[in-house]
Amino acid sequence: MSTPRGIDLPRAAAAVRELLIALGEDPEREGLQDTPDRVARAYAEQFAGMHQDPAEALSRTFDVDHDEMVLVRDIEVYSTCEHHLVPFHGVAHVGYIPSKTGRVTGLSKLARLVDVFAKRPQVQERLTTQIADAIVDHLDAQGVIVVLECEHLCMSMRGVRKPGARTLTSAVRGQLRDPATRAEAMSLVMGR
Ligand SMILES: Nc1nc2c(ncn2[C@@H]2O[C@H](COP(=O)(O)OP(=O)(O)OP(=O)(O)O)[C@@H](O)[C@H]2O)c(=O)[nH]1
Ligand SMILES: [Zn+2]
Repeated sequence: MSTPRGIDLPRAAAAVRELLIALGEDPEREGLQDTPDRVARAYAEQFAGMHQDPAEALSRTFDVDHDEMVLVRDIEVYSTCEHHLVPFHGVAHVGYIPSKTGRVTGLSKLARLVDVFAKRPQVQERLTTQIADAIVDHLDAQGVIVVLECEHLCMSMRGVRKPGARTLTSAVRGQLRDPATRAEAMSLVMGR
């Protein structure tokens, strides 16, 4: 098995074993023997974005001479709430107005960028902001709009127990901050 970048798998596995003991479980029973190693590998995947560079996700650009909005809607997002370490999931809508030179990135790279930031311990507000700022910084975009709609399992399966409640967050940058343009972009993003 390859060692994921920046993650100490044996230490993570030892911590999971300790957690099982603290919860009153027997980590030696048959069903749990491989669990610490398995959870460590699963966490390495879940938090892989901590060791990835957003600039890399956006490094490939194309000169297509297009300087109007490009929008990818309904990008599936799985992230982890940093307060409870349980998932929040939903969709991201990412739109941008390319730089004046009309250089665009590959569409899949916007989804890769979402993953770089989603696969970290997060709050939804920061995740939304980081995606928008990276597009401004690395694509020199003239405008950006990012909207996330997520359900937080820490609100559904425990605590306040409100399954189905969805949290909307947005981040708008550059030309899209103008109120009329912003309203138009928001209606496109929300599919109305
Ligand atoms: N703003 C924000 N809050 C979040 C996010 N994810 C989880 N939370 C909230 O973080 C808060 C943590 O509150 P605490 O009172 O410290 O924790 P708690 O006692 O487990 O709270 P409850 O979830 O209400 O039981 C909760 O209100 C969560 O709903 C997020 O992405 N953004
Ligand atoms: Zn939470």
